[in-house]
Amino acid sequence: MISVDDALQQLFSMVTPLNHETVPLAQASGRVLARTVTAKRDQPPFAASAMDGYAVNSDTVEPRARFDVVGEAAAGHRFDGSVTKGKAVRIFTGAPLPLGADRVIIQEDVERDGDRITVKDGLGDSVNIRPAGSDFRCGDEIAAPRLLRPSDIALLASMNIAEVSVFRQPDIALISTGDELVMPGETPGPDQIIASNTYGLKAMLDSIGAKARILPIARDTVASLETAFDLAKDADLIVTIGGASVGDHDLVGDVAVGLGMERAFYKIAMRPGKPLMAGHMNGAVMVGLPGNPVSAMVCGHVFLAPVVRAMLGLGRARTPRLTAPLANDLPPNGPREHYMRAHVADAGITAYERQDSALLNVLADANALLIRPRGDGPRQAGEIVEYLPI
Ligand SMILES: Nc1nc2c(c(=O)[nH]1)N[C@H]1C(S)=C(S)[C@@H](COP(=O)(O)OP(=O)(O)OC[C@H]3O[C@@H](n4cnc5c(N)ncnc54)[C@H](O)[C@@H]3O)O[C@H]1N2
Ligand code: MOO
Repeated sequence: MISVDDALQQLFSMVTPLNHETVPLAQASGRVLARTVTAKRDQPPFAASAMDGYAVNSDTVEPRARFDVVGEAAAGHRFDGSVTKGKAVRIFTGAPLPLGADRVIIQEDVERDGDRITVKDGLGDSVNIRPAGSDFRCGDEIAAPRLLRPSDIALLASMNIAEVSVFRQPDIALISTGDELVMPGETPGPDQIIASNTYGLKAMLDSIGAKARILPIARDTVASLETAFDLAKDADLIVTIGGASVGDHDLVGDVAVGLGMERAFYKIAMRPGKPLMAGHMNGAVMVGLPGNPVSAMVCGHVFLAPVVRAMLGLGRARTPRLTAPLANDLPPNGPREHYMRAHVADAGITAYERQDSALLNVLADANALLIRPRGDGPRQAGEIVEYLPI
């Protein structure tokens, strides 16, 4: 059995970043920028008022100083003249600063009487001006690759970028396999359960930028599995769930190999997730996940998510790990790297009592996968351990 790290490196070696495509800015959130973008203008393009008040020349500003109000500057409408000694221009937030002015006195700091203002005592020293280019300058760059967040979209819009080049989203086909499965909403027979893994994985993979599609459930027959693989043939990544172990009805590996899959590995030293398989399959990458619901989701976090990020041009890195002190003692670990369902809080990290890989309720309660290295000895409360936030 190969290690989790070896399996992940092998998966990384099977994928390359996908092609680029151009999308309108309004559809770019959550996508990965593929080409560096350059600002097309300064922001603000002119020195602008940061407050509602009066634009003046600071040489003449002192408590009780008086000014004649000679005009107005509003956002989108500059004052065409200039501000001279003893004169002020009524100004609003975002308006271009008039020539000759270098300070805005906020309206709370003046008394106004007709077209005259008098500066109150206790004036602060803020000039209330946003210099031209103080946010960004023409030519400033947003470097690719970058996962675009809502704040990036706002910045790009401000730079007058209407469309961006992004990495194509990986098309991922998710295939549940098993005679016992029906889709959520269907009526299960007495020996049947509801397919959950494809739904959990689609939610996970879509949330990190993939486009996952749930294919019809494949039954435990060669013909049904072949049909499912045929439906998946245009995908970048084909993910099967279940039928990966050693039982008489575990046909996924054999059928995939029969259809041209070149197996890179099968079985890894991981708990849960032991019967994981992967290989190239007719231009796509095929990953066969174990059927136990928690095993499939844990393999999603540990393998599928980093592979998707690599396809999106974000580099080949395992999911970042955090550390926390153990809240309780732990017994020694076995020969497989163990991803224990756990909960992190201020007091430290606590592994759940029940670690059966069928228990989705425990997984849903967990906010961490506590990582026990292969052959790790017993650990005491207070020792620092690694975990994956989930
Ligand atoms: N003799 C051995 N038996 C098993 C071994 C072993 O080494 N020797 N390994 C165990 C481990 S570890 C795992 S993990 C499972 C994996 O088995 P399969 O990948 O073949 O999965 P299935 O048998 O098809 O299903 C297992 C379990 O999960 C349920 N399942 C499957 N697909 C779904 C789905 N899409 N949604 C919800 N639940 C699903 C299925 O009904 C079974 O209960 O093998 C152990 N056995
Ligand atoms: O490896 Mo299995 O995935 O332990 O449940």
